[in-house]
Amino acid sequence: MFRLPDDYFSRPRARRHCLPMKALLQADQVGFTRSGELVFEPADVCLNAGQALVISGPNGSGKTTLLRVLAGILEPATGKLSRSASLAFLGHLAAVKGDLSCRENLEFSTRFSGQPGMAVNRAMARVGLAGLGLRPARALSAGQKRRLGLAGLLVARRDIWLLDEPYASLDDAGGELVDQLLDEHLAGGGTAALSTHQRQPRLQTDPDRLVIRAALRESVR
Ligand SMILES: Nc1ncnc2c1ncn2[C@@H]1O[C@H](COP(=O)(O)OP(=O)(O)OP(=O)(O)O)[C@@H](O)[C@H]1O
Repeated sequence: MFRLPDDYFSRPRARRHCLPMKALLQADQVGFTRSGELVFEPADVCLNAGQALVISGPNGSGKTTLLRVLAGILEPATGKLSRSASLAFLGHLAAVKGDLSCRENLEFSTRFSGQPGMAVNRAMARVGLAGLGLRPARALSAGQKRRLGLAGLLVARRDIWLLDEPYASLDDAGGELVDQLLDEHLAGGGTAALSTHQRQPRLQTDPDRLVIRAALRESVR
């Protein structure tokens, strides 16, 4: 019979649901150093299917850095990271290639995905960019670039979404779109961690929360 781990109820809430057979991404006491100093206090993160984590904290506290560590872009200086599923990282500045058209950007994302997702035209319509397939990405507005980044999440299926400030530059409808996409992703067995300053996600399931505190000394920052 299934039994909760003995320390389950003494864990911080963000790790409560961290049941080893379900975790898609788990980080135990991960930290990152710059100039020999920890950027943020070592953090525990556990992402299970159907679960989201909201990372908050003041400017410069290390939210982006933590997300980049979780994505495997930066090497953690402390702790342990394990991942058992495919991952997409959507950075602060949407990683669109300006010289390619919107359609070409999405075709590029599809090509490098082991698991193709939504058709390009459908994804563009879903994020409110219908009819802009031939437009060079560099000509998009800031909000439209973010929407193109979101379309990238749809055309290439990944289980773990790491989203740095996904609401940035988006209007109210764009914010609702992010929430809807997150809800659908979680309902489909995916998981997500996101940082946000502005809008708090309004999801069908309450996300877990992690507050990041800077560990760098003022003089170093
Ligand atoms: N490439 C870099 N070289 C040196 N220091 C950096 C670099 N990138 C980030 N930092 C520093 O690391 C700290 C954490 O930065 P990070 O971008 O992770 O914070 P954040 O919480 O995401 O900030 P914000 O809320 O402003 O987006 C900051 O003090 C920042 O200046």
